Amino acid sequence: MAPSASCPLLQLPAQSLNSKAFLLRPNAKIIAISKRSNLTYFSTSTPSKNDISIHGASRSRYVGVVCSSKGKDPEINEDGVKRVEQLLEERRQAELAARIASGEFTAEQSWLGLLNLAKLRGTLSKLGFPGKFLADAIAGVERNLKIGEEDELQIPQAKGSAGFIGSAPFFIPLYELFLTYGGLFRLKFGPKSFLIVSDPSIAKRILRENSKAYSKGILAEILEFVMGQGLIPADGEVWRVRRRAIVPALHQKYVSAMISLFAQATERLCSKLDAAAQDGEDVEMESLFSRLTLDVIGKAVFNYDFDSLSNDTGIVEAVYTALREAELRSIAVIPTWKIPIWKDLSPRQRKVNASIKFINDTLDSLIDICKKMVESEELQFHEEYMNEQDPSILHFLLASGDDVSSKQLRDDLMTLLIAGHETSAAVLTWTFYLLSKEPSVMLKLQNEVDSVLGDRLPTIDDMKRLKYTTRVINESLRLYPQPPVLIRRSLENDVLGKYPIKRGEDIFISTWNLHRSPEHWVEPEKFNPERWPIDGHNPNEINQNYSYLPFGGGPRKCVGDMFATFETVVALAMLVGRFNFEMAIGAEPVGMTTGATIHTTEGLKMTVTHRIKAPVIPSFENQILAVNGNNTYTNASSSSPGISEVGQESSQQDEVSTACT
Ligand code: HEM
Repeated sequence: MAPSASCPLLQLPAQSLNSKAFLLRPNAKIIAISKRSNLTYFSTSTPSKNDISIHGASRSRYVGVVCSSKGKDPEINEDGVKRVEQLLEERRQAELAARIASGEFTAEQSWLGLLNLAKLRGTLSKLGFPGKFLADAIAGVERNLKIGEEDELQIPQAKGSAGFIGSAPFFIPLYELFLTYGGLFRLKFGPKSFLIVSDPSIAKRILRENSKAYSKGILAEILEFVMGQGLIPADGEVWRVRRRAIVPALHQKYVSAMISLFAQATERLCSKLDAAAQDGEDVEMESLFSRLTLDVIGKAVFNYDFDSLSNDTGIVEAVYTALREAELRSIAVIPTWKIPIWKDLSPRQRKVNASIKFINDTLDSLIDICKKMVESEELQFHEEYMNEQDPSILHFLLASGDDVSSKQLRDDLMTLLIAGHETSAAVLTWTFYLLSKEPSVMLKLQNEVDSVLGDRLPTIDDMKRLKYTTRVINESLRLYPQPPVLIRRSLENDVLGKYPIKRGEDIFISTWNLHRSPEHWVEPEKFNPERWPIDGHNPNEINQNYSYLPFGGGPRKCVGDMFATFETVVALAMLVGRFNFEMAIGAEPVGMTTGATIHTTEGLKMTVTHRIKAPVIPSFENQILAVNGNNTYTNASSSSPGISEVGQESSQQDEVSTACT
């Protein structure tokens, strides 16, 4: 998901950040530090275009303009200094627009209330601000003017500070504040404010009971460049129509067929780990999980084999560039990518644009190939339709006669790709981290895998037998929810708990806080899969009354919940069945950082050894029917049980109907 790709630090006013580290080339010297703007400009005698780099939106959230002072560069020309000035001016404009949009100027309501916004727009326009900036900036002012009235005083209020944004990921201080201020509080950063929700009944109100009164807010703004009007950022009618088209594609037969795909992809990873174990080399598991889940989702969504475990160029690089950009934008202080000229000048933006174009072209050709396949089929479309050669979601959508523009279809595919990639990778990463700290849980898990699977590959029937494995995933998702915060904006006035709130509030529902609340969990910090009864229902937001919502809830609940649960269960079972995993000796302590999901700061370096038992040589016979020219898989488990029997209390049917009412 990305967050759902999402970090609420977006649009915090620049002045609330502290600047203390910059990427500085040798010999560069500081010519100006603007405390007000928190921008630091480093000097150059004769800069070249290659020497200029803007470091905004970095993980460490520092902003700086760096120019080299090394002698003459072959690329330097007479216009060099002029270009620097132009860039700095653009920068200044962007910064000011962002500060206006962030509501910085709403702090002094007394004078701002007197402002004529139309006049302000006219004046700024004369000063050369582009129209799009103005629209955003004025909208920001308007939004902030509407907030901050009498109801605001009633909601407990916390004040953010530079220290608050220090080095810990943002959801950690939010947890501390939750323990102090309770399940609903307002977090103020200067004039900007956010409502932080950590109370299950309020989360339920927003996500389910009154979901129509809330939109995706800033999340939609961040993700627009890569997901367009895809399901995650879309709101209103577009979302309703696309959800109705996409949910049926993830039917029971499809998800069952995916088990073989999960196993095949995990087997490729096992081969890599075999080699590492043999050579005694440590492995960085986070990036391997990212590749595993990219391979899975490419095949599952549009029948494309990224083969990213062995291939790192071309389309794989383009996808990673787009993903990284989405994450960088989600934590950006200043939206530099909104500056029209910046798109053409900044090497990063040029690379992003080229990558998006490359991905779009690839998707277009995959859509074409699939269309031809569908046209040549003797099609009998029905509810559980699935093409054996190409069971992908794209094939289902085209076969269903879905009347959709190719741009919308691309947005949908891209959204599914991103939503289903980083989330599952993060779940696997943190599960292995947690297991490395609890050897007794690992032992119990391996015992279950040995007795259920032995040396064979998992099938759909095993999903209901791998009970403890599923509980390990459930518990990992409790401690490390992906994403740790869900973002919404109120579209109308509402009442949350006992507090009235106004239209236009930016809201963060902290799943991290909900999942670790001392009010709802015994020993909330403990990794304890046993807290979930082994023969009980699979825990979800409904049976846990919104104190546990790993896949969200209400009409916008994740469409890939079962897919993801089975994917992670299959990968976990196969890996721990074959290997032992320990933290690598001398590895950095594992820290957290946020993008769309929770990442490690330095990767997850582990030592992998073969378990002392005969190595598993899996046989795909009878499980993967055909690997034809397209390398596609189907599941032979024709007598699969209903997925709902697997203990997954499916809420998808429920969500489809809720979503479409
Ligand atoms: C363990 C892996 C996953 C986790 C933890 C996860 C989590 C979530 C969460 C929490 C949401 C709700 C976001 C919100 O309310 O703002 C969501 C939405 C979504 N997820 Fe997942 N997800 C996972 C895997 C997947 C996969 C594999 C797919 C696709 C095959 C997928 C597709 C989506 C889509 C399309 C949405 C948006 C639904 C809508 O707004 O109608 N997710 N996911």
